[in-house]
Amino acid sequence: MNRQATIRIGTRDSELATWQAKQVAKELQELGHETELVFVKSEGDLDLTTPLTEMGGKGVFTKALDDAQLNHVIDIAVHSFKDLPTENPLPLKVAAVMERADPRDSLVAPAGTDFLEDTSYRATIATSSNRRRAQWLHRYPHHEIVNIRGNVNTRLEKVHANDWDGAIFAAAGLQRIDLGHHISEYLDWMVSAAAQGAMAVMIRDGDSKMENIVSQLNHDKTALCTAVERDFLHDMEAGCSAPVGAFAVIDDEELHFKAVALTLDGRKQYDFEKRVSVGKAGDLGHAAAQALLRQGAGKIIEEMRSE
Ligand SMILES: NCc1[nH]cc(CCC(=O)O)c1CC(=O)O
Repeated sequence: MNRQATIRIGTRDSELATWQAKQVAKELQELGHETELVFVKSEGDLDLTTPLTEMGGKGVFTKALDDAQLNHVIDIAVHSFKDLPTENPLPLKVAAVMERADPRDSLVAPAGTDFLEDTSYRATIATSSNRRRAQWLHRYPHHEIVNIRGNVNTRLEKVHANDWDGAIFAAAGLQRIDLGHHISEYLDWMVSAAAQGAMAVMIRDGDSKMENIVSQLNHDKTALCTAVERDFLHDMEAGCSAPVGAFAVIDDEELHFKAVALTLDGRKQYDFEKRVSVGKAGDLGHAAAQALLRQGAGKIIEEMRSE
């Protein structure tokens, strides 16, 4: 019998990205395939001084992997789904969304979280995400936000080396690489980024062989929830750097969707929340964006563009 060609899995080389790619490799191996990891460096990993919001935003973490895939250096690519732009002009597509891990944001506060109760204390919190900045300032207007760049490990080192009061991380990112014990508090009140905690596996358009294989890894509920979240993000014309959050979860046969859009300073917040039966959830992301845009949330996007 013909030996199947080894599936070359492209990934960024951070510890988190490597963990995620190994997880996909493991599931492919369980289906009987041989796999090989190919490490590709991204602009977003190499330049750690420019704030992400100034790096042209879209695709700073994905471009190098896209190129490797288009050039047939790799067969499939594993991405954190939240890092993928909602519009993709390239002949590449998501063939599987893996089951979501913990979707929450979390606070790492090396000296503890007592300061959160003290309304006269001007705490300093590190994050380079406008979504996290705006939601934090909405809740703690007397705090100051500072930028922090780097992969999860680098940011964790920085928060221990600086005298900031805390830094915000995706819980899944810390947990996946066994750093979950650094989490001081889960930020259940914060609406996470569209597709946070989910991984996407990309194939080349028309590669039906990879599509047949990879689509077996798709987790239907995660795929539906992240599709609703990304429809919302897309229709807000917001991009990954906008102060916009979106989170959907299915329990029983209902999909529960929450979305927020804020001004950068967190003063104004637009909210959307709705439960619908799973069968009727297809349009919910679009409907939520329409509702918030009708309330005037489009001003936020204008503000982003002029920054
Ligand atoms: N923005 C970078 C990024 N992309 C995905 C994750 C974590 C894993 C995930 O959310 O799926 C992170 C780190 C973070 O936000 O703290």
